[in-house]
Amino acid sequence: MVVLFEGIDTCGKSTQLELLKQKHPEIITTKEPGGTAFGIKAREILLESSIISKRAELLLFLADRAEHYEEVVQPNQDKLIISDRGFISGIGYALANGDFELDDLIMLNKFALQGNLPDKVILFLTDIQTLQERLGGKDLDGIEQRGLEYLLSVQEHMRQTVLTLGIPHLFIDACDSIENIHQTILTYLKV
Ligand SMILES: Nc1ncnc2c1ncn2[C@@H]1O[C@H](COP(=O)(O)OP(=O)(O)OP(=O)(O)O)[C@@H](O)[C@H]1O
Ligand SMILES: Cc1cn([C@H]2C[C@H](O)[C@@H](COP(=O)(O)O)O2)c(=O)[nH]c1=O
Repeated sequence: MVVLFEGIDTCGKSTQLELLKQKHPEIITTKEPGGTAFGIKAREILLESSIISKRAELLLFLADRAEHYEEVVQPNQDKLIISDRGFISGIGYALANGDFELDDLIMLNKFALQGNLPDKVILFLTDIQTLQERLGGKDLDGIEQRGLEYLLSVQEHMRQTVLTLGIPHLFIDACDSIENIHQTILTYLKV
């Protein structure tokens, strides 16, 4: 089973993935971008904000997704795989960047994933105050520097995309405590 942890920057995905991995080391945990050797290089380019063309940015995220699918997801289909981000981020951030149609983005992402969408999505939803506080506590990369309004619009596109595609999902209140969220995820995943 493939599960995506999704949500905008600082909503708590990595914290929860780490907690889950501690309790269940048998789970295959991975991330996009950065779950493969190619992805580590792509991530550096994507986050340093040197790409001017939003199409080039989209295509590099898609290349990373295709490589990640073949290298990490496909060989582990029989296990529980949880990825810190995936194609819901791919669509949410691209829609917030403008100039793209949802149908085109779905088609491109299905192409990258060889038609195999994840089984479940856990989407963390935050609010402006929490986002501001948590972003304030870190050095911002090129994408985070696009600002609060941009990130909240990504979040809404992600929410709408999950609903439009009808993927089994859990919406998480990212402002809840770390422990409460952990318990909610354990219950949802039945692990
Ligand atoms: N439920 C929570 N309550 C309070 N603080 C939290 C909670 N979850 C995470 N944090 C803190 O918020 C910050 C961001 O968390 P984390 O790195 O897990 O987010 P993320 O979604 O993986 O971020 P990014 O996508 O930017 O890598 C960290 O300092 C973390 O300790
Ligand atoms: C997969 C994917 C990611 N992004 C953005 C989202 C974040 O700002 C960064 C990744 O950094 P993180 O520390 O792993 O959260 O990349 C995107 O714009 N498009 C995508 O497809």
